[in-house]
Amino acid sequence: MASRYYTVTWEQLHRDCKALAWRLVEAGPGGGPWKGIVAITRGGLIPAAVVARELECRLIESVSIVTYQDEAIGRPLVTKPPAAAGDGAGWLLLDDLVDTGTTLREAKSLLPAAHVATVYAKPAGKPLVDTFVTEVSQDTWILFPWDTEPQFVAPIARSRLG
Ligand SMILES: O=P(O)(O)OC[C@H]1O[C@H](OP(=O)(O)OP(=O)(O)O)[C@H](O)[C@@H]1O
Ligand SMILES: O=c1[nH]c(=O)c2nc[nH]c2[nH]1
Ligand SMILES: [Mg+2]
Repeated sequence: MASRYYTVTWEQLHRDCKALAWRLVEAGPGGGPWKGIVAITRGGLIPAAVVARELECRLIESVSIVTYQDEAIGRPLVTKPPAAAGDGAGWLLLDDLVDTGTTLREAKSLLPAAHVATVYAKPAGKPLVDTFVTEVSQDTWILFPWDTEPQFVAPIARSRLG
């Protein structure tokens, strides 16, 4: 169980994905455009949509890797390999975050030449990423907007009564 949570709103995610796009816009092969984006589903799908819009990239591929059940890590399972990105040269491999690096290690074994980008990064997985935006500590669990919804919270005075 994580010892703290970092809540990301839709607005913040959009802003952070655009910040990632700024870092990637001139980093394509030879300074030119990327051949395409490989999204690691599911978490990479929404970041890929935002980054693709900003980079005017119309070619989106996916690789599906299942590593977690809720907050519990398991063995990474590739449920769909990337079909059309070769060894990844000239492609962006994009995910929402890197934590332990288990998912990215699996993805990089399929696309060793891809440029790896994530929106968020934790220290253990950071060395696997070429470009990211925000680092959070290893004991922080990032709460994404698609996993959460606003709900009632008791007033502070009431919660003090136990
Ligand atoms: O660096 P790691 O320790 O591998 O953790 C990061 C991965 O974990 C999450 O995926 P998850 O397995 O939960 O699947 P999902 O994207 O379908 O939600 C997240 O989207 C990353 O892909
Ligand atoms: O929603 C998530 N938040 C995280 O911090 C995380 N780490 C691995 N997988 C994760 N999924
Ligand atoms: Mg994922």
